[in-house]
Amino acid sequence: MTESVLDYMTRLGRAARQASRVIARATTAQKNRALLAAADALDAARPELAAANEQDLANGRANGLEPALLDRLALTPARIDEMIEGLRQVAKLPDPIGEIRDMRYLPSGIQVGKMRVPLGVIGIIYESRPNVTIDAAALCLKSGNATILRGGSEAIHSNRAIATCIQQGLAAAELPAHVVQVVETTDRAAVGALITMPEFVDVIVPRGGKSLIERVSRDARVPVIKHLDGVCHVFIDVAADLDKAIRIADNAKTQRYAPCNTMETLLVHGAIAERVLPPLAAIYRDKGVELRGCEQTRSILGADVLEATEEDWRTEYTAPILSIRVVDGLEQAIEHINTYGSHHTDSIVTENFTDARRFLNEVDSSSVMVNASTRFADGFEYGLGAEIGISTDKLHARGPVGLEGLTSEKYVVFGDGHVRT
Ligand SMILES: NC(=O)C1=CN([C@@H]2O[C@H](COP(=O)(O)OP(=O)(O)OC[C@H]3O[C@@H](n4cnc5c(N)ncnc54)[C@H](OP(=O)(O)O)[C@@H]3O)[C@@H](O)[C@H]2O)C=CC1
Ligand SMILES: N[C@@H](CCC(=O)OP(=O)(O)O)C(=O)O
Repeated sequence: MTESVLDYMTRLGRAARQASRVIARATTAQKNRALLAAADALDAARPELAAANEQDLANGRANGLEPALLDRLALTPARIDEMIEGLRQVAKLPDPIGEIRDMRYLPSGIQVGKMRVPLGVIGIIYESRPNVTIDAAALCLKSGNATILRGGSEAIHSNRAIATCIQQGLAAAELPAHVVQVVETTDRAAVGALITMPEFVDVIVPRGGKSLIERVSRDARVPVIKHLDGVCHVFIDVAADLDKAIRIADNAKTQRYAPCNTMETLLVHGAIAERVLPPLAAIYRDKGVELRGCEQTRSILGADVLEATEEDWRTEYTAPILSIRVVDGLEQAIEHINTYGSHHTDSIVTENFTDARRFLNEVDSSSVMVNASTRFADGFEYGLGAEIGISTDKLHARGPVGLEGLTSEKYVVFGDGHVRT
């Protein structure tokens, strides 16, 4: 790259701003045409996608990338199928843009309501998971936004190949190429530039771990919708149905280890711990999950359970490791979650309505659940069609963010020569 990273990002930002005006007024049919043509382009580019991905995987292996990260980086034929299907699904979703609601006449005679509009230009910074490039591009396009996508550096070749397909989709629908731009450099200075261009970027979505968030929180001059790490909990209450408790605690930890909605800490009511922990530990041990526990957990399960430290309670392992704490009741469980959790997703297992209601009211997380696995915290599972990710922020959008989370509303007013007196 001959120009500086700052000049490059400024060029992307300016182009995105211009393109955002075009995509904001594009018809639903035109946006759907772009999505469906991009799906066809992905289908036709399977060999190119596989070759680009192999380059990323080879670099990842050479750089000692962990197996779990290599797995997220891989574009298998099944994942390409999912990306294609994802584009077609988003094309089928209702277009939120332009919807006007709550029109009413006021005493002055004017008519006032709200109209749903795009946010404008959205910058997304995310992990080395190439399928996110398609999900993010599709949702931003359908919601009438221009987007600048900065995926993880390990996925750069795959992301470039995917970007080519998106460009073909945009061209087929006669939309500007700059509606979706993939950052072509892995230099982290590009992140610094993206988050400090309020004149070109309306909102930043950072999807990632602590290092990213610290940087964004420190430096951003653009509004941020944080999609942070998940230190998620399941609390097995004294009034839990044991069968449900075991199914939920097993699924929340072992269905997949890496996602942000996987349980990292299991809390168990002291009065039920001796009955529930041994059968659960047997399942975890069978699946190769390393257990770390408080003193009481270790006295029930044996000394091969490592001692959990203060650090464990705050840790998102994204790996087959689980910390377990026996608590003296609901109060202590809620206190633990609000102190050590990341306000992402937490679940209580109980048959007691009052305990369930207290948990829902008092746990300060983007999803709070009763008798369900934390793994359900997902836009598709919540019926949004798809998701950009899970917002751990409280303002604008909280929890899984789909099309509506990428829009805003403005007031519309109709008069007929009305003036204020
Ligand atoms: N809430 C949600 O919806 C989601 C949350 N996550 C969370 O993401 C984490 C896992 O992802 P992981 O792969 O570790 O993600 P990272 O946080 O390591 O990376 C994500 C992106 O941020 C960039 N980045 C990281 N640190 C910095 C920095 N200091 N300055 C500039 N850019 C930076 C990375 O760039 P580079 O390539 O240069 O490293 C990458 O593009 C977990 O904590 C998981 O819970 C994941 C998915 C969804
Ligand atoms: N909502 C998604 C998880 C999002 C997420 O954490 O993604 P990732 O960490 O990239 O696997 C799901 O439940 O599959």
